[in-house]
Formats: sequence, structure tokens, C-alpha cells
Amino acid sequence: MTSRTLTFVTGNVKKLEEVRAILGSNFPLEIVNHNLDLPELQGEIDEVSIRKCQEAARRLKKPVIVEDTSLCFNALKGLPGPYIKWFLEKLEPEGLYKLLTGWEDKSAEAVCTFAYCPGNEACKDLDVVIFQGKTKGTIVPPRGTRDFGWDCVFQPEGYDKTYAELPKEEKNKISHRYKALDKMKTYFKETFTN
Ligand SMILES: O=P(O)(O)OP(=O)(O)OP(=O)(O)OC[C@H]1O[C@@H](n2cnc3c(O)ncnc32)[C@H](O)[C@@H]1O
Ligand SMILES: [Mg+2]
Repeated sequence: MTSRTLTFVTGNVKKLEEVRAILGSNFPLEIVNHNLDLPELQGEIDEVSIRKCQEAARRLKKPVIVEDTSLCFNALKGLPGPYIKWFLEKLEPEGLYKLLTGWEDKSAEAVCTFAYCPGNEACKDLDVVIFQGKTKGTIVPPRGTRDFGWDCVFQPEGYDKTYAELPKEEKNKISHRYKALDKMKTYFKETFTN
């Protein structure tokens, strides 16, 4: 039997680590990584992921998935959203919390969007399938390890620990990424298991 592969294009090793841990062996295709930090256009969340996926398909010419993660502050009407990477890079976790000084509402939503394209160089918008997962939470002063992005300032709803303080297995049971991958898994099982 030939094992079919699906290329996950990401420059982020922590994402890849979580994707592998969450999917485990319970996925019909073998996930291989292509380490590339793709350019990201400005736009709404789905749009950013669709364009990123089309660019990956254009470059690699094979079945690809990409993922884009947003952190949306409700008081700021969804910003920084898909631009969180640049906010985090400039402001660091402390600065993300300080952004909400003056706002009583510290609630936020972590949004993970996977996009899949079956590998057509001229991949159209309609060829891209989207799987999205959202986890609600609160932005708090940084607590816990600093090894992954904004984990130390995001406290998921119903927990008194930040993502960074929770054991990895716990985060991976409730996270935005877990929820998106659950949808992706269902789709691929239906499409590729015969
Ligand atoms: O190559 P890609 O896949 O684009 O990887 P990236 O690091 O550029 O990632 P994004 O464009 O999706 O930007 C999301 C930012 O949020 C961070 N991030 C993503 N998922 C996270 C998670 O589960 N917890 C904390 N930070 C996360 C990530 O490190 C980036 O700074
Ligand atoms: Mg990126």
C-alpha cells in the first residue's frame, strides 16, 4: 500500500510539534513538513489563510496545508487578529497585556485556521478548504513558560492557568488548534479512507 503524504508548510516548529502531537497516528495521510515562512497578505482571517495556501500550492505544486493563527481582543474589535505575530514581536507578551490598559474588557479569542489545497498550481479560491477552531479566553499579565508565542498571556475560559502554565496535553485538548484539527481530521477521514 502506498502511503499518501500531505505537506504542512510552516516556518514555526512549535506549531508543527502541536500538530503532530494532536493528530498522532490517527490521520489517513502522512504529514511532512516544508519549512517555509510564507508571505502573508493583509485581510480578514480566512482571506489571509486562503492566499497563504495558494502561494504554498503555487510554489510546491503538491497537496499542501498551511495554518494561520490569530489572537483577537474583543475590546479592540478583533485586533491584533492575524497581525498578532508582528504585535508580539514588537511589544512582547507584557506589551500585549498593556495594550488593553484602559479597557475593562480583557476577553479574547484564539483562532486557528487551516487551509488545504489539493495541489494545483493554479489553485483558485474555491479549491481551498478551510478548517477553523476558536477558543475563548482572557488576556492576563504573563505567567508560565515563554517557549511558544503568546501562550503566557492567554488564559482559556474555565481555567485559572494560562496556556503556558498548562501541561501540553491539556492545552492540546482544548486549544484553537485542536478544534481546527478535529474538523480537518473528519474531512480527511471521509475523503481518504476507503
Ligand atoms: O510559518 P507560519 O505557519 O505562518 O508560522 P508563524 O510563526 O508565522 O505563525 P502565524 O503567521 O500564524 O502567526 C501567529 C503568531 O502567533 C504565534 N502562535 C501561533 N500559535 C500559537 C499558540 O498556539 N500559542 C501561542 N502563540 C501562538 C506564532 O508564534 C506567531 O507569532
Ligand atoms: Mg506566518
